[in-house]
Amino acid sequence: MLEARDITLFYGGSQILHGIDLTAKRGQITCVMGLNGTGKTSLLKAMAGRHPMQGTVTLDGKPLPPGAKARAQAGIAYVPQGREVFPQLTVAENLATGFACLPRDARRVPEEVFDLFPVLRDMAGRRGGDLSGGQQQQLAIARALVTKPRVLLLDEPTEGIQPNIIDQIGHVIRGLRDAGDMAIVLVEQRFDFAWGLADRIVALRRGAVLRDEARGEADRAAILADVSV
Ligand SMILES: Nc1ncnc2c1ncn2[C@@H]1O[C@H](COP(=O)(O)OP(=O)(O)OP(=O)(O)O)[C@@H](O)[C@H]1O
Repeated sequence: MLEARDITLFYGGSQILHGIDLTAKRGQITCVMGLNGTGKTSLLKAMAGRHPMQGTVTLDGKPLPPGAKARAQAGIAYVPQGREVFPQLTVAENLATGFACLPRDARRVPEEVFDLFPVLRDMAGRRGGDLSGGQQQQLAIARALVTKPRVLLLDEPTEGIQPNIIDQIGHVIRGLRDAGDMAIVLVEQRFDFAWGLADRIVALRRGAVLRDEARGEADRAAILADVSV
């Protein structure tokens, strides 16, 4: 279980996150929702060790060290908004960039990752920049999975992706949840996609938690109103 407590984050003099608490359980998808600019990406970056923060993040009760590499080594994987695929590197080389936090003898792509995204096996020698947006998103998720993480942080995986690939990505995320090995935190603007996947919903407003509810007990219309313009 990932537990973030009292997360506070500044960009220069601007306070963006105001004491956020978030719990993400293994075998569940915790969806973080909210209006543009409310701090969803900042929260993921704080938990991934990508930006200095105040507060604590623990995994199964153990405090996580600061810094992206240390968090990755501790089992936190992060799929950034916009995918950040290297366009000049091949698919195989892009996947290999995910190995940086692993010891040398563990640096291989698990077959299960290719089984989840067979298109990447077929396109291993193609450049990242030649892939469609949907294929790049699959590559970005696959790159995060090469470390066999215990927590997967996903930032808007459906952004700019065509509907049939969105369904595939939803299927993969659901499958990872059902496998039960990892806690998944999903930031998502596409309400129906998020609602369909979520076990728990955390709605943010102006960098603070407005709601934190199990999906089964949540009021869909009220949450939709809270997270829509
Ligand atoms: N590097 C940065 N420097 C200064 N301000 C930033 C930086 N990154 C984000 N911000 C500001 O912090 C606030 C929160 O941004 P953040 O990207 O975390 O929100 P978000 O909820 O993920 O938004 P979106 O849905 O548009 O991705 C916004 O006002 C944004 O303009």
